[in-house]
Amino acid sequence: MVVSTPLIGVLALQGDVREHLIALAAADAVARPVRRPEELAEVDALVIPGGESTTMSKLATVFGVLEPLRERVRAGMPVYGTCAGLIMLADKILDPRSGQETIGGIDMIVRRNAFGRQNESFEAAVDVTGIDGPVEGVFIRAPWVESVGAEVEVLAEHGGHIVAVRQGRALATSFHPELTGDHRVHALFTEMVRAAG
Ligand SMILES: NC(=O)CC[C@H](N)C(=O)O
Repeated sequence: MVVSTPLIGVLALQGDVREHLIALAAADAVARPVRRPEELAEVDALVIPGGESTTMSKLATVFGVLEPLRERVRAGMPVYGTCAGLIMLADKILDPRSGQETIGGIDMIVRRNAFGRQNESFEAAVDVTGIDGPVEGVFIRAPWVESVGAEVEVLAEHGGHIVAVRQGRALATSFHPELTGDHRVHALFTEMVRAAG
């Protein structure tokens, strides 16, 4: 059997793109930034970084990549969103800014900035289904998942709130594994991408 190395894009409109590129390379994927529809068409999977979901939503519209993103996710492209990226993958935001759009793909309702503002950022050990031993979760103005639909698997909770989920080929975390040097969540995603073939 030939095991090919998946090509994983990182949505590079805004946010901590570089850290994800490094984490993916460490998790044995080939990774590159994606901004335009032509670039999206070339990748097997996509990571949506942390940053600011309202800005990301605006830029996705400006770059003409929002609809193509929705189509690829609907068609089953593996996708992983961290923090603002989790918000972008939510079918519904509880407290959106006016005009804020998401890509959708995960049947969940999210609450932005749920864990508090920037100065209330924190780190916590989080047990994630499918990963041996706790992951150091970095939470920066992090959202939590308020509720999920029947198709969504909850992978982690913190303080009684859902912070990691998976629905089919879509994975999302409230926290930022790309900032810790621990690449196990990226390895989990890379495995999902390989399994999707
Ligand atoms: N670190 C982050 O990605 C913060 C997310 C930000 N609070 C938002 O609403 O998009």
